[in-house]
Amino acid sequence: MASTVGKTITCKAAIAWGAGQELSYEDVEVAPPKAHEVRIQIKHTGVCHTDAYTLSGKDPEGAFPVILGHEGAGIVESVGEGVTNVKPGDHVIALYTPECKECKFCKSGKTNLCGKIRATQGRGVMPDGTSRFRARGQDILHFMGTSTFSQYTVVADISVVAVNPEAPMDRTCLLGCGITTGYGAATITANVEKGSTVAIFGAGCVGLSVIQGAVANGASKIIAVDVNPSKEEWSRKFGATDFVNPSTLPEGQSVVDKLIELTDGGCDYTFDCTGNVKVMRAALEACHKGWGQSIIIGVAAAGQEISTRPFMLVTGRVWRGSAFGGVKGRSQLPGLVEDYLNGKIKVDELITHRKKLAEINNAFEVMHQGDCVRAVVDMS
Ligand SMILES: NC(=O)C1=CN([C@@H]2O[C@H](COP(=O)(O)OP(=O)(O)OC[C@H]3O[C@@H](n4cnc5c(N)ncnc54)[C@H](OP(=O)(O)O)[C@@H]3O)[C@@H](O)[C@H]2O)C=CC1
Ligand SMILES: N[C@@H](CCC(=O)N[C@@H](CSC=O)C(=O)NCC(=O)O)C(=O)O
Ligand SMILES: [Zn+2]
Ligand SMILES: [Zn+2]
Repeated sequence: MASTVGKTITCKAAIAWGAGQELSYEDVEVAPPKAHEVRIQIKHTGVCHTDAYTLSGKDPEGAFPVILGHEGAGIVESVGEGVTNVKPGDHVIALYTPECKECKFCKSGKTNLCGKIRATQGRGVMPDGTSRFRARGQDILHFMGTSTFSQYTVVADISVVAVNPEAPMDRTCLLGCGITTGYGAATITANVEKGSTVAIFGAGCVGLSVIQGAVANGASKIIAVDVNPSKEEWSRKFGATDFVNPSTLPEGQSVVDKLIELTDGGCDYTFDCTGNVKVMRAALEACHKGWGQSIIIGVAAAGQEISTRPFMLVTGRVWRGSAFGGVKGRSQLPGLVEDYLNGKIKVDELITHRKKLAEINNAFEVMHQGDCVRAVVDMS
């Protein structure tokens, strides 16, 4: 086959031309990578609720036309000048949380957020301020620095990590967001201590992965909270010891009351995996006085705000947040792939649906049905 290196590649992508519209399966031209950029042939991608959130128009950073997708695995096709961390042929996972290892954030030792390209990433362009995608004669924006809903994508070199080529990409793509986010939130952001009591609000891909992390860290009581009764079986399969459905509690008993009752005064750790600001408040208020920590993972729509009585914080509860589970992608994601291969992290079990790229709108539809945990899209 003729080499594509240095040439524009025309391939298929799912383009979001406007908020609230279906994605359009069509040709896109993908320019070669410039200096410190990497062109990846995406093999598989997950569809995350954050893609749906941006497509809905509720994301203040959302801009169109754009190629969404941020949960992807693929093979490096070519690299631009100065790229040393990956090479053509490497099996990689795209990182929407990059890691430059040089900026104030990366060097702080306090966060996995990286400041190097956040501004351009948020505007949907590459670090030089331009796009590598064109369709219908116009530039198409990038998304979260990854745009995995294209058969080929271009990312910054700090937004990609090589992983064990033995790992199946139709599964490890999910380590690009949902699973890593939940597992890392429990094991890194909160670093749940052995014997802790933990409540997880929202037992989707993220919440179930928080449960996995709580199990790995030796939590003694793991309470899943979800309005969908079918999530009880899911939660218990991943290691939850208890399940609470807020909509079936006796009249007069709130979910906060129930969790306080189950944990002798409140949870050591709670996690919001719903994106609902009312749930975030309940998660905070279900924490134990004096030390309980509540970690916000869910993404809330533009204009939404959280609130509680300041007294809740004065009396020692802590409100925190977690992006990509606090995981530093280039340093730590290859290890999580190994943990998956060694059976320490469940990935396959979270895949409920498989779709072709041309069927991606159906993947978005099923995502809103209660029986979908994750849909994986085959990009071939
Ligand atoms: N911070 C980060 O880095 C990341 C954040 N996210 C965000 O995390 C959130 C969770 O993602 P994901 O797991 O994929 O989402 P899912 O929709 O699969 O899971 C959420 C679960 O919460 C349930 N739920 C909805 N409302 C309530 C409620 N009031 N009380 C309890 N449970 C409720 C849903 O039930 P039902 O199905 O019936 O609606 C569903 O089972 C999203 O907001 C997503 O955008 C995702 C990845 C990374
Ligand atoms: N653009 C949104 C915020 C969206 C958001 O919070 N993204 C998460 C990842 S969600 C993945 O599925 C994140 O990592 N945030 C950190 C960041 O720097 O974006 C908005 O403006 O509200
Ligand atoms: Zn995501
Ligand atoms: Zn950095």
